[in-house]
Amino acid sequence: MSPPAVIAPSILSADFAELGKACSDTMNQGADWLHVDIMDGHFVPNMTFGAPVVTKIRSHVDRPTGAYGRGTFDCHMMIAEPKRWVRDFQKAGCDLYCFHYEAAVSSTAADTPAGTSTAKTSPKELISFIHGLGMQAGIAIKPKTPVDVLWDILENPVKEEVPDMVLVMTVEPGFGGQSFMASELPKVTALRERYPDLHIEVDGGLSEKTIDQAADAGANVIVAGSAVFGATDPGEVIGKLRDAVESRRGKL
Ligand SMILES: O=C(CO)[C@H](O)[C@H](O)COP(=O)(O)O
Ligand SMILES: [Fe+2]
Repeated sequence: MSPPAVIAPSILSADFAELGKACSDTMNQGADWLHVDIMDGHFVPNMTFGAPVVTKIRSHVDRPTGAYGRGTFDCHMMIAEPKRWVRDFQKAGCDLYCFHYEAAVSSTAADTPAGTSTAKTSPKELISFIHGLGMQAGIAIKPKTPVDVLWDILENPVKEEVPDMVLVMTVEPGFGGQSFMASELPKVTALRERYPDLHIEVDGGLSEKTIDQAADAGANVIVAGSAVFGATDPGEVIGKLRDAVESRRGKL
């Protein structure tokens, strides 16, 4: 059976002037995790915020009691130098550090803010580094990246180098409120067929209209920004998204 449904509202669509309250409100409305979009203006053509803001909003949500628990801060790192910021985000209270495959393989970032190394960042090394700091590790792929790049990373017998979650982007990363790309779902199906226990997250354009397709493909971690924060009853939307995923568990 696939892992339980996890609904992770993306605070990208929240009112940034009231971010702490938005985080606690969405948890009270039934969210499981908070999806925290970090954008640097390089990897994607948009900017959000960094570790100091995460430190501040972290205090508005109780820490999870275990891996993947309620209140997990799922940090989606849309940044060009994913290795550089691991320590800062761990200190800020990130629980799941999800970096982009594309950024890791093209990055020359060092593991310190001084950034003196020119060595390429291998995804396996980065996953191990994240685990070493006590966080869960996620790896994300953009729409143009084939899922095949992940097989070698997921097949690895070295447990600390294997990600806990794969994020399949269902929009081009950078902005909330875009249209869902159903063309990305075969990646989810292929991942679920090979890895029944893996956390598979989808992000971008998820709503009551698109959730059935994503759940049928096997996604269990559902990010929703505009659909939750734009709703008159966010709790009802969160419940419907969860029901759609839970009703398929065991059938996949
Ligand atoms: O990573 C993201 C954008 O790059 C966001 O998490 C995502 O777009 C959520 O917003 P929405 O549900 O409105 O599409
Ligand atoms: Fe995201």
